[in-house]
Amino acid sequence: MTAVDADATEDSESITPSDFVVVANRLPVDLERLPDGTTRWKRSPGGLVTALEPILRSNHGAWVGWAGVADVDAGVIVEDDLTLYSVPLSTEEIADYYEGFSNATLWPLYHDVIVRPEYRREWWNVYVEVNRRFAEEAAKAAAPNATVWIQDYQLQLVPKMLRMLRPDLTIGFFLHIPFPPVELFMQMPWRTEIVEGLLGADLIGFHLPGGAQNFLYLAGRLAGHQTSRGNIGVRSKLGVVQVGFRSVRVGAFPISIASGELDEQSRSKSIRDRAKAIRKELGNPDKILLGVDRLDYTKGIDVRLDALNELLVDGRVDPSRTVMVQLATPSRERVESYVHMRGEIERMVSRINGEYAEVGRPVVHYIHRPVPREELIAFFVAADVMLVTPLRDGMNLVAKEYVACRSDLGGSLVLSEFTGAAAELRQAFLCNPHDLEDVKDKMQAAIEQPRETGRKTMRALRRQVLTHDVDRWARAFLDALSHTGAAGPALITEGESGTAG
Ligand SMILES: O=P(O)(O)OC[C@H]1O[C@H](O[C@H]2O[C@H](CO)[C@@H](O)[C@H](O)[C@H]2O)[C@H](O)[C@@H](O)[C@@H]1O
Ligand SMILES: Nc1ccn([C@@H]2O[C@H](COP(=O)(O)OP(=O)(O)O)[C@@H](O)[C@H]2O)c(=O)n1
Repeated sequence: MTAVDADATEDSESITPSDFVVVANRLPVDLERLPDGTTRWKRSPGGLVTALEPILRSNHGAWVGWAGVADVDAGVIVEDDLTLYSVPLSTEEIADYYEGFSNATLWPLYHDVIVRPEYRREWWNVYVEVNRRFAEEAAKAAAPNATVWIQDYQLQLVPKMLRMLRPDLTIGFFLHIPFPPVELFMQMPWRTEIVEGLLGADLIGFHLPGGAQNFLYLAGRLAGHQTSRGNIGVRSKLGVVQVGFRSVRVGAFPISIASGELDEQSRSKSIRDRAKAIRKELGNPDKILLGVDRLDYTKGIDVRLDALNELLVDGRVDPSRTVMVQLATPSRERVESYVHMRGEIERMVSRINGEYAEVGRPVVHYIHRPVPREELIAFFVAADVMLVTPLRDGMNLVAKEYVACRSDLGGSLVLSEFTGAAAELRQAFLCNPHDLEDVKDKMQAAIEQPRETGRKTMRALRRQVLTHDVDRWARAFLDALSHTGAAGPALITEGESGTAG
């Protein structure tokens, strides 16, 4: 393990522990190794970081996570409003815990087995070991009686491990990806250990009531605990699992974005100008279709490319007046299924361009690199049709971001029914990504939507997104958490002034 710039990091023993700690696989920033051997920090990919970073900063909390590179100990980094505790991972641990058990076992299993999950004992053993390390680091970061909020599928054993180390803590857990149907979860060789790991928390949150309900059933069936009956609601009607003398609550808390902030940013002159420039750079087509995703097989990038290809073949879309832009952030590039999918997508892009592009005028523009935030917002403002077509997605923040950026009431959203976002954004062009004809019909309808109907629809979508922001999500979860077991401190969420405690 190499240590990072000693001046920037501190020894964990000398740091005051925090009343509010988030534990997630990734820190909100990734350490990047440059070709000359030096390192610099950059924003981490994914919606989890987008959602949580502002809340934690406004609470002056601590964040425990991995710095995103192998064999580097970044130590503890104290910033003005946030303390970062890095959990170093070796190359072998990244292969077995992150690429292996997290992203080649749990990720496909929890996303409806789109790709076949691999069950390997050596991956599981390292997952247990790394979860223990995260629990130990969280135990160091947390002040007496602190609230600790553990995030996501990579860390499902941490709640139980942390409770054993620190019974004084109030522990919450939130799963950012779907919790699978019971029959699929039952494939997991270590299913009981996972359910018991999660039950170390006081409150377990899911995006949707269905996932919460699946978990509640399994807590009874696999761990033999008494569970409540009745349907779980959205931010209401929590389920309860009786674990000895402890009551563990289970609920649905759909995540969101900092919609007010994004709305404001998207109205700025610089973004508007950039959006116009993007349209011009694309040749001022009649319609710009946009996809924005991590390059992940769950996102259905192939689905929308297939649909576009057939619409062009059928003559239902005019290639001289339509352009598609696909922004794809590189993701999990050493996992076999991701390597394979990237090849497939790049083949599809070339095929469409080979058939329908003119010199200097591609039909599909494909960018396989992270795009700066401001540029991304300008793309949202510029796009006429946003294509969100996952085969399965826990929430999909991109759909909400697009809506938040359309204060002009322009644009339309094609949204897969298999995203968490579809439960809230009912007025979008909802489609079944497994039904290509349906995707084509919805894409064409979105392209041809009359202006007035589009404005009405966008107004309704915006009402939902602007009134249900990430603050409301965090507040709902943390309020429910503070009413479980040992009450934690009052926590503030983004937008509220004052300090935590
Ligand atoms: O850390 P990576 O392996 O690079 O992956 C990035 C993140 O992807 C996943 O995001 C999920 O969380 C979003 C916010 O709740 C949600 O909208 C989306 O549907 C999920 O896929 C993953 O869950 C995170 O842990 C990763 O950091
Ligand atoms: N090229 C891209 C793609 C996504 N993103 C951001 O990454 C986040 C993706 O969140 P998400 O909930 O839709 O999906 P996951 O990647 O978390 O599965 C959003 O905040 C996007 O704006 C980005 O910054 N650049």
